[in-house]
This record gives sequence, structure tokens and C-alpha cells, in this order.
Amino acid sequence: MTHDEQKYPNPDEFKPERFLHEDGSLTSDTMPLGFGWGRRDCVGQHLAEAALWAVITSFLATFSVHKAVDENGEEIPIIPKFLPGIAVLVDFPPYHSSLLISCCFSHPETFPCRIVPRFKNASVERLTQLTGLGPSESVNINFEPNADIAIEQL
Ligand code: HEM
Repeated sequence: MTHDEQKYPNPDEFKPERFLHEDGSLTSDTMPLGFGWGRRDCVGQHLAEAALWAVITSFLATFSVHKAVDENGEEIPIIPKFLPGIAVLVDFPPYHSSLLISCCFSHPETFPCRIVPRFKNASVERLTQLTGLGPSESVNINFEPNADIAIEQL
């Protein structure tokens, strides 16, 4: 269902822009299938979506992600490869019983990348605060969108 070519052309391609209008605003397609449907659908859906939104947007506001570079400074191309994995969903009586076992190419193979802070002169502690994952404290650092500092150099 999530690979319906009518709705999602080239469904195996990673294209987050599928879910954006031309002006960059989000479409109403929230792809809710992963949470089930009907009277036993996931009660944690809204919490899970809000938490993921907060984590991912905080991360992307703080860091940019780039291809890794080799010893000659050339970008290493990413060839997406996926590995099979098993997802099991079991539902118990008396409500209804079902067993779904899904085996598909669901896990991306690891690949090298470069995670670059968007802020100049920021320590790991300050960047952690900015993601909202560390202790909060007022921070005052220069915003520099193109700062090219690899995180391992901090
Ligand atoms: C990305 C995160 C999550 C995914 C993909 C997910 C997915 C699912 C799915 C597929 C079901 C079964 C729906 C069905 O039987 O049709 C389910 C049920 C459930 N989920 Fe989640 N879930 C997530 C996060 C959470 C969280 C954060 C909570 C709790 C805070 C939660 C609590 C539950 C509960 C209690 C049920 C059983 C509902 C029932 O049987 O009436 N889930 N979830």
C-alpha cells in the first residue's frame, strides 16, 4: 500500500518532497498506514509523530548532513542499498486475532556521511542544548548556515 505507483511514482526512491507542495508546505498525506487503522489502531500515533517531528526538525535545524569525502576531498557517492528484515505484528483474542509477518528490504545499509553543525564556534554541549536533548540554558551563538566544520573536529 505504501508502494502504490499510482500514488507514489518510483516508490523505492527516497523522495521526501513527495509530501510537499510546490511552495514547500506539507501536503495532507501523513502516511498513517504504519499505525494501523480501525478500532485497534495505535493509541500512541500522535505522541510518536510529535516526538519524531521534534527530534528530526531540531536535528536538522542544528546540523546539516552531507556526503562523506575521501582522502582527496572528493565526495563519496551514496548508492542506496536495503537489507531484508522481519516485522511481526501479533494481535490477540478476544478482540480479534491476526498474525502479520512482513519480510522486505526494509533496513538501509550503513554508509559514511558528514554531519556538520550549522553554528560557528559551538561546542558539543551547546549543540546538544540546541537540539533540545540536553539540559536547557540560554545560548548565544552566531548562526552561520554554511559553516563547514565537521563534527569530529569539535
Ligand atoms: C513510530 C512509532 C509507532 C508505530 C509505528 C506504532 C505502530 C502501531 C501499530 C501498527 C499498532 C497496531 C494497530 C492495529 O492493530 O491495527 C499499534 C498499536 C498500539 N500502539 Fe503503537 N506505534 C508507535 C508508537 C506508539 C507509542 C509511542 C505508544 C504509546 C505511547 C503506542 C501505543 C500503542 C498501543 C497501546 C497499541 C494497541 C492499541 C489497541 O490494541 O487498541 N504506540 N502501534
